[in-house]
Amino acid sequence: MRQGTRLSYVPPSYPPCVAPFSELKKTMMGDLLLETHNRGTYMLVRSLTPQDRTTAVLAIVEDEKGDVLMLQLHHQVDDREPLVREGTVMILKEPFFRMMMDGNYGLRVDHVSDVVLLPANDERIPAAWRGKPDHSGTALAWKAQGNNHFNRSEYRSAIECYTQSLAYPSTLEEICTVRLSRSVAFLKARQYDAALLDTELVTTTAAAGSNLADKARFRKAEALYGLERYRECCEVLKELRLDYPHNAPAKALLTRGIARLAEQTNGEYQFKQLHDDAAKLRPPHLDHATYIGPVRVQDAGSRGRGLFTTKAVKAGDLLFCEKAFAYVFSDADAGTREVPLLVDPRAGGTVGTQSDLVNMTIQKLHRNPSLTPAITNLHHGSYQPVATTQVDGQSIIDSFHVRRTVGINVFSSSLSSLVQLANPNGPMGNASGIWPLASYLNHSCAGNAFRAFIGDLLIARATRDLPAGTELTWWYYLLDVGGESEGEKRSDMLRHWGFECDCPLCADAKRSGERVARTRRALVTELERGVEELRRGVEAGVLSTAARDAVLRSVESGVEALEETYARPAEEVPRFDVWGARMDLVEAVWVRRRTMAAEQAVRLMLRALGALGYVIEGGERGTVVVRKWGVMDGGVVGCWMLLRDAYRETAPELVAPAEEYARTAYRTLIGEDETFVHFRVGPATPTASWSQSVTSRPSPSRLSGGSSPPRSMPTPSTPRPAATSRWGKSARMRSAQGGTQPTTPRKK
Ligand SMILES: C[S@@+](CC[C@H](N)C(=O)[O-])C[C@H]1O[C@@H](n2cnc3c(N)ncnc32)[C@H](O)[C@@H]1O
Repeated sequence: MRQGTRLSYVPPSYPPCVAPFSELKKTMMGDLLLETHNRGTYMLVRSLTPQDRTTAVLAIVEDEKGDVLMLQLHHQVDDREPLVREGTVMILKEPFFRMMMDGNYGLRVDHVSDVVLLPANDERIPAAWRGKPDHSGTALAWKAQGNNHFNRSEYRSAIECYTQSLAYPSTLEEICTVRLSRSVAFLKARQYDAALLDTELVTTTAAAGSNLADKARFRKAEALYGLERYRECCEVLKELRLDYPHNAPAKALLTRGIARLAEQTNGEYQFKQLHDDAAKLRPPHLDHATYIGPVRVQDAGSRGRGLFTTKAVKAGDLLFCEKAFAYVFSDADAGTREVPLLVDPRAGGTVGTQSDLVNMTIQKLHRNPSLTPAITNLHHGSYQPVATTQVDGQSIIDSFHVRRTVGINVFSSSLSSLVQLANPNGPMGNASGIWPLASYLNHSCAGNAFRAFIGDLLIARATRDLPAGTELTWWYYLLDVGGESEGEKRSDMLRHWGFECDCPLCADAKRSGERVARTRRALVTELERGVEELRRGVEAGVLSTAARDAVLRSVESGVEALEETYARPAEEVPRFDVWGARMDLVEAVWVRRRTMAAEQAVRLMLRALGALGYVIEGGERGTVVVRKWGVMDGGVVGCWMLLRDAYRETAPELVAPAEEYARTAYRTLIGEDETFVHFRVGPATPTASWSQSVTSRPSPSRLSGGSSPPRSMPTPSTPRPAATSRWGKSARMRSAQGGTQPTTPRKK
């Protein structure tokens, strides 16, 4: 295992406690049954140590009889304030007593609602554990303590003290003051639901027009912003601004709110600004809204639910832009950082960002119960979550449900699709995130939609013209189309999501069988050798024209032979290997050294696009019109740019349309075209670098954490270019472009 890995095991799933506290019976460590969730009981424990942090929060705790055990609290995030301090008293509901990895016995809590941290004056704390009786308990004293904690950024403790303060008799003005302070602490702790509630109570109870009511209106706007309810946020602020036209914070927040609203309603984004922010911010959690364009979730028959167009769209059109519900980023060059490795002996495991993502998702739901349906409505295979959503006023989050949901719906990504384009071999970081709307797209190896990323923003565009009512699909995982692992491996990976892909590519692979696959593999190997020979000869300038033409002819006939292995037209079954071989040829003899006539290069490229299913009218002179877009591949942008360059020599009237097609493909692959003007292609920019970078094909074995998992554990792949510098290879090597990643070999 690599140095700095934090290892932990996932136990078999078990439901959270849903019994009200009043129905639980107190138990002691000595009465616990081993490897058992001691149902119907609770235990009071006190921490003897400050917390330690591994994949869980660890502390040594005692019970009222003085027995001692190690406690592991899972699914917590690293807040500035420790969760457990020496002396913290907790209730553990239905305690799970088990043997830990180190062979010692311990207590394990997987559901955040199964542990209740008790405030110091909670009457359930036994007298022996209480400090000296505090006779100074007044609303004001608790408020002052709350303020002290707040000033030290200890928001959980501040909230607790303000809550205590509210339990004492006080004036209406004092109550409003404390509620307002508590709302700010809630905002800091990202508990927007609770912040909203407090601010609403103040705005309705404080004297209208009072300073408190006005401050509460501003905090309310902040809470609404945090909940991404931008319209309401702007309404509150507009009213506030009528009374306080010169209030700078209200003005600044309104400006941001209006920008978010424009994004949310019209899909108007400042993409360049987002790129700039992504370059600076770590993690790249950007300030932007979700835009839902002409799409809706509806029944997709045997595929469950799917996402469908609500009106006709054109290739490159924006379908939706989504802000991640939860997003974890780790810098690729932060090699010394401890990597969490979570091992689930039954289902495979996850490394790195994905296990942090599960924790982050759980914590966000725990802190904002109103957001729960966004996650719990997502596909979670055959997992049966508990039906109870609240007990004793506290929301119930089933961690295993969230883990399963994240496992099925997570996407991996890099800092941005543009960063990959610009620097395909540089460090780009690993990220994984949950984008709930994007999770409704089903898989197809020849999809009609494409996703790009800028930090935590996912941008989905159509890859071809689509009528209203079309189901949108993209690939989750695509392995070596036409290559060694075709068919078998691909369906193996997809089986993790619990289905067999029946897209045209998979259907064709099944239909044509292993013999044809073998023939294709042999032809591709032969072609690679031929193109390599040509490339070397051309580079070294040692090939005579006759020798070059001879190799060219033999490569060409190899490509023809490859074409002949396909029974269905390319429009129906795209031929990535043919596309790759033809573009390899263009690169070898035309891009680097112009040793081929531009007319011939044009013809080769048009045929290469044809192999991806493009139907192009004209293309040599006069007109070039894409009648039908083929499947999207990273090299398509470059191909159109090379066509543009070739047209400068052969058909100047086609330069502009070719560039426009390049722009459309760029927009689809990178998510925006504001940066298209900086895109360069040609001998100075090796074709392979951008062709691969745009497609961002990772090697399936690369993991976000950098460790090698057992073979049976598909985990988030880092979208990196394939190790090859060849078009053909790169075309075939396209796999999970930040694909939806499973954590278990059997998803359903
Ligand atoms: C990320 S979810 C997609 C949305 C899902 N269909 C739903 O109802 O929420 C992935 C799951 O959708 C189903 N699915 C996706 N693509 C499919 C396909 N091509 N054929 C059959 N089922 C598919 C599988 O059950 C898979 O585990």
